[in-house]
Amino acid sequence: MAATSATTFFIGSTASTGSKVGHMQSKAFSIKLNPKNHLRSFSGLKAATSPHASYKVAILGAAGGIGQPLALLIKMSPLVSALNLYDIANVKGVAADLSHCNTPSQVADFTGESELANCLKDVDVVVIPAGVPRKPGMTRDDLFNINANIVKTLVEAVADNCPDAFIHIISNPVNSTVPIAAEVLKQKGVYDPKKLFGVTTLDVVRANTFVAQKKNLKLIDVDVPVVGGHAGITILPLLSKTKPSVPFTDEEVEELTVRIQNAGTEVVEAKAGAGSATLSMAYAAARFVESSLRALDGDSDVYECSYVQSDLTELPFFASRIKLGRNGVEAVISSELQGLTEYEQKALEALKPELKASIEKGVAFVQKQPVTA
Ligand SMILES: NC(=O)c1ccc[n+]([C@@H]2O[C@H](COP(=O)([O-])OP(=O)(O)OC[C@H]3O[C@@H](n4cnc5c(N)ncnc54)[C@H](O)[C@@H]3O)[C@@H](O)[C@H]2O)c1
Ligand SMILES: O=C(O)C[C@H](O)C(=O)O
Repeated sequence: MAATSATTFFIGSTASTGSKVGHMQSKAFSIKLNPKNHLRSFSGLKAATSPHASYKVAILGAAGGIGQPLALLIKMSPLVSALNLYDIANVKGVAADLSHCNTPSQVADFTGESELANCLKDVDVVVIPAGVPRKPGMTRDDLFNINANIVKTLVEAVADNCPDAFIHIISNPVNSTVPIAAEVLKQKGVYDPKKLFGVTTLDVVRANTFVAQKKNLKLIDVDVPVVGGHAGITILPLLSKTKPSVPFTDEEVEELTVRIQNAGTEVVEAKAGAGSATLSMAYAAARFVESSLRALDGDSDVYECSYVQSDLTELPFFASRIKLGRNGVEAVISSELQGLTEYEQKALEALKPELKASIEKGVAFVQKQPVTA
């Protein structure tokens, strides 16, 4: 399993890191981060001078509520040499703004379908937050009619232009959009299940935050696996597998599980019609991008939870902890589904019918409207 030891990373330009890169003029300081639990984009000046720091990332839907802060966080990654921003809305201003940050990557903007192929050329990681967000009273599945087609069209372009890239799907309903993407890639003859990911990192980020608050734990140490899918009861935090090991009362399990499952709705309601989670989502997505880049860069100790093709259960797609490597999913970790509590086991069985229906809905959508050759 993953090493849990903390590692020291440096923020800021400092003589003690030996870095000559003048990213920030602030006084140097160091922090302890557990690389499994935290985004470290802000911290890798050492890596910025590495000869491997040359990955190309594309964001499709880059002018949106998630796209913009996500682009900023990725712009700060020392592992990225090129950041391509695509949207049907005006993304030129976002790119011009970001391009003034004195971090290594070159930012380029692409607008309209005619520029999508250029945006995707030679890209290593494609992140897709394109689509509409929820308003109060809606479920994620209510977004299917609009977002299914957006994801289908964009993934067709990915299949045509960068079929070897890691594909990170953020657009909801993730439980269906990932099967849609898989079906498109299959029909295009380029499906590599190891490289298609539903981004469920926000569920883990939330679980870690809420558990640390509830149990008065040092946030940096907390790691809660979240399995299943990304909607309502399909989001299943495995509190019994929390690290560090900590006892929960039945009431705490119920309260935390429901809060983690409803956290997206909590934000949708607080935003009162102005969209869903964007900033925390950008943070979570940037963490998943950074983990993917570390894996591509040969780091052998990269673990995240993600919604991927899986044989852990009878369902073809399932979120669980995975090990990431140069070729994508190196292993789907099964151990955390063993020895579940009765509450977790019941919740696992209860989520399966909904997740199965969402998967089938996504697959049927593409089968009814086959991709263009
Ligand atoms: N996976 C998760 O945990 C998670 C978390 C939060 C939000 N989401 C989902 O992410 C999606 C985006 O949310 P947001 O708040 O950024 O929405 P938003 O409306 O602010 O931004 C979406 C962007 O997508 C663009 N877009 C629409 N169609 C496009 C197309 N065909 N090609 C390229 N760009 C296109 C829009 O122009 C817009 O800039 C929503 O579906 C939301 O439900 C997922
Ligand atoms: O809740 C939403 O609609 C957005 C996202 O899936 C979330 O979990 O915040």
